[in-house]
Amino acid sequence: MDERTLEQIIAQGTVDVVIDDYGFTGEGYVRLADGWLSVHGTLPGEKVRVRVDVGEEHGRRIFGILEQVLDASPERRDPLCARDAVCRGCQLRHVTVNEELGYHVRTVREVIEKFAGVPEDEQPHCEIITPQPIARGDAFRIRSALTYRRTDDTCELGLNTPVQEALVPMFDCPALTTPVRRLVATVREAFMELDELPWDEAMALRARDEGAEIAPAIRTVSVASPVIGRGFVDVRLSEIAGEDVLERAITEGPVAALVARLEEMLPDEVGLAVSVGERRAHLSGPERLLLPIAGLKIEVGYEDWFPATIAPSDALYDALLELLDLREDDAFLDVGTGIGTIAILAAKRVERVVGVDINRSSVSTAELNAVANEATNAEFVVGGWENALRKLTLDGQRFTAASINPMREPLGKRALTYLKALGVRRLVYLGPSPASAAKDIGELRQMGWKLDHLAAANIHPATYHTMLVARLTLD
Ligand SMILES: C[S@@+](CC[C@H](N)C(=O)[O-])C[C@H]1O[C@@H](n2cnc3c(N)ncnc32)[C@H](O)[C@@H]1O
Repeated sequence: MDERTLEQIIAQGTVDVVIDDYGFTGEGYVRLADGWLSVHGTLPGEKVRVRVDVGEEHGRRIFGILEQVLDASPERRDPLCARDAVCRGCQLRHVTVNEELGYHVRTVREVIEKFAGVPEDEQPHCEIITPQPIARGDAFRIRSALTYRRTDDTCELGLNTPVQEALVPMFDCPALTTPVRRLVATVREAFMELDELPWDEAMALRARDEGAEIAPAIRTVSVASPVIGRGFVDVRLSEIAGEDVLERAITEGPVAALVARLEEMLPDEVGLAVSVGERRAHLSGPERLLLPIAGLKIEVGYEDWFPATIAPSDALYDALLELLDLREDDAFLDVGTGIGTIAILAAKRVERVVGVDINRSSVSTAELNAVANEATNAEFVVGGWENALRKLTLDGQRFTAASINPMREPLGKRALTYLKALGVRRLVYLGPSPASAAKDIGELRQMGWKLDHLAAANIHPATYHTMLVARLTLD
């Protein structure tokens, strides 16, 4: 706690403060008399010098920029990254692994108290799920989306940061695995060799404001590669260049020159596509990417969600199976099945499985993956949470155990009500947004479900992202 007001702090320009605690995105913060000062890259208990005159303001919270650590926490470590101070893509790279794991456990415990209504002293023990062993400096990410920006005579590809104007280059990013770093480097080289650079989105917006004709412009380049020589490159165009932008981009002009160069440079087993919104032109290489997930043969298409890390996700799947404790006579429901990984893992242990997902393309992928992995007792249903679960209920289907793995939104009370009607009595919730997951868990508790196990999965090491894992049972 600092007795000064926001106004007094801002007037000083640079201030020395002692950090109170972590905020929601891994930043440190100090409580002020009438607001908060948040500072990325700081740890609780540290005395730091902070520039506040350049910071962003969000209501009564201001973000300052760390100038100097005056009194370091014993949990501070070398981030092993030259750009950590400006990038902020990894919010916890500067802390010890133990501190990082403690951060995730605290996040889970706090949201369960706040949103699920279970006081911390009444919660089950919260375990940590993480790849073993893990050390600071390990790289895990197998995919990255690079923002494209053009200047007069050159271009940048990298990550937007809150701290500096320039994009942070990713070809040597320590969070990315070697295969994906290599692919990023190849993409960058292809851009650098062009005689004429493609437009970026800012150029297209300027042309639109001036009433000029808009050329195809690149927004981002998405790159994924689980092993060297295999991967995806997806050049994503700005939607403001009109209906026919995809056709124009791949037949003429600088984007066409870029993809021609990429076709020459990319290894044979790297797929290349150009896309805009939901539309995509696949140009070369495979249309599906084989991922070594959970000991299965899992293939994904460009449209599918797939894990950004392998070893941490494998640790999560192992823990999930242990928590589910599946039996041969179980009927299992996989809610948010995506590419079908959990459904297929469960299918090998139970009588039958149904996977549910709103993404039609992922459900097709899940069906192919089930065949490739001989999961003949798994079937899949396309639909939103509520509709799909209602349909299964009306069909008279019955299950004994389930998993729920949504994106960042909660399922909500109406969808969750169907679980009981479907006969489910054992449930594991994997929540990539801890607060949303805790809201759903609060709803389930109101319906009589008991929270009997909690865990925090560290599936994006060195970042603030926590996967909340909870097991619930119904008598
Ligand atoms: C985190 S991914 C699931 C990952 C999958 N369980 C796995 O282990 O690979 C979340 C899934 O929820 C699906 N989803 C998002 N909103 C949905 C909704 N309203 N109804 C049904 N599925 C939805 C997405 O299509 C996505 O496949």
